[in-house]
Amino acid sequence: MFSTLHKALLFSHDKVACEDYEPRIDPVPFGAGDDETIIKIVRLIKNNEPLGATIYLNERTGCVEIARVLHGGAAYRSAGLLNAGDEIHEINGEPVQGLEPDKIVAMLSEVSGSVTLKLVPCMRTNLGRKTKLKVRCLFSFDPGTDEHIPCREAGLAFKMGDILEIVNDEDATWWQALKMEEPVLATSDVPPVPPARRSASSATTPGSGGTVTPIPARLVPSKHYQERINQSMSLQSQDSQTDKVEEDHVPHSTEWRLFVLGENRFVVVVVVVVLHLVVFSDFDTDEIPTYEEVELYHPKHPLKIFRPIIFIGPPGVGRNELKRRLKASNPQHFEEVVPYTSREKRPHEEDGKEYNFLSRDEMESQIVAQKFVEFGEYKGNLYGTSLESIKSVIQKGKVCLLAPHTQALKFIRTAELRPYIIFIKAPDMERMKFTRLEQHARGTHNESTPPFTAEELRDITEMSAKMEERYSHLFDAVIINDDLLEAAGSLIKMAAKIEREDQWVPVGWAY
Ligand SMILES: Nc1ncnc2c1ncn2[C@@H]1O[C@H](COP(=O)(O)OP(=O)(O)OP(=O)(O)O)[C@@H](O)[C@H]1O
Repeated sequence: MFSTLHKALLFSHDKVACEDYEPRIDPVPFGAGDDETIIKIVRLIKNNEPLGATIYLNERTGCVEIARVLHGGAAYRSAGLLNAGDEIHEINGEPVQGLEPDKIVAMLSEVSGSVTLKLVPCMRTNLGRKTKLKVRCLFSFDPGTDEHIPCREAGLAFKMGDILEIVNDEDATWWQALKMEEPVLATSDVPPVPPARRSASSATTPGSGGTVTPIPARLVPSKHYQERINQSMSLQSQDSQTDKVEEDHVPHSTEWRLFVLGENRFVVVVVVVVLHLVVFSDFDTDEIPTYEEVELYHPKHPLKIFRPIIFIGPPGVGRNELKRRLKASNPQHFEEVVPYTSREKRPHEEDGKEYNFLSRDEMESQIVAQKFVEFGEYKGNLYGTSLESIKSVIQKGKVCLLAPHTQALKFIRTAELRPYIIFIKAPDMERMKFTRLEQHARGTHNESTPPFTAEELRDITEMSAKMEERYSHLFDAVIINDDLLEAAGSLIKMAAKIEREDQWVPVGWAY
């Protein structure tokens, strides 16, 4: 049986439930003719969240327009109240026709409380192609130093190796993206393993008791645009470069022209939105290679197929030393690839143990048949590593260890092998001398090689820097081989994590 209190409660509930709390949109005014323009009036009330939109001056029409609505931001969540292509005609009753976007940004930031915008809405129906592309950045980008970005404040800074989620790739030159996690390319010895499937499009606000606030997407150069920038950079000596880049930005005015012609009716729509007026102004753009599409790889494979670990670095930096130490940490689990050679077998050697022995003719025909990921000649004999031997180690359920030449990466970095590539980096020259000279370290190609000279060590550090600059987009991790024990310890921990934690891999590599 209901008490009076219960009844009162239910009555109140029903009453509240019957009310309409949506923003009230006035009906089309009586007598609106077919030749009148649609006007939208949007009232914004400041809070602490950025608006998440950019504006620009359409030089053809002389109107300031909303250039972009950033995915996930306040304007985006206003469910269509502000759209890309909307023309801004008045701010708090003041006409803004012909004003520079900077001036409008200043007007908006001076306003306190609320502001009313009179807009001519964009009639475009297909607003913003959305995508969920995950990419690894193969270059670094800093909107603060980029002179062509349409809006610096809306730019997303990233480093080579960062993973981005591209949420809108509609624009030919600027995509909208969210950062997925910390850089994959670690410059320390910590493996850059991503957190398992964290959503990039939302985050828990500190102190908000667990409520989730969407993070607005930000602008990053599109793949196409970045490729053009790279081409321009390589043609820098030729004067045409600047013109090319400028050309890329002309689309702005033409792009929007299609959508502002509008329809011929007059409608006044009054809506109230709670938004903060950090409106970004528009400028225009520049920067290197681009993005690689990635997906999450979960290493727990039932058949125990492990990613091979590939050691890349300048000769003499310690790739083989570290490889040996990793193998020694668990000889049953790690296995080095047995190379092929055309040299004579020595009495103490066993075929298939130190080397696989082949005649020179056999080896040459296998090289021609592209069976080797790398090969070379030393003292008149051929040496090489075959793709089949790498695969046979993987199929045995062992972790294959290999320290090839960098050129071999193009044969090894495939969906079939799924290698985890570690760059063994030289420390600075002072540490290089301290660690190597004391240990009488020497190149291992020949036992009679004398210890490294200071000059050879300098060559190693210089080559290390050059390799890193040239190939770092291919590395999954970096280990600085300073103190040998520490470097080996980091490597062993890293190898364990590779088997345990999810990793970003090029798309098509995951099972
Ligand atoms: N961190 C280190 N501190 C001191 N000595 C080191 C360190 N790392 C490697 N070495 C020594 O440096 C020498 C060269 O190392 P290693 O043979 O592993 O180089 P590599 O990169 O494999 O080059 P290569 O292919 O020419 O052999 C060896 O004597 C090795 O013991």
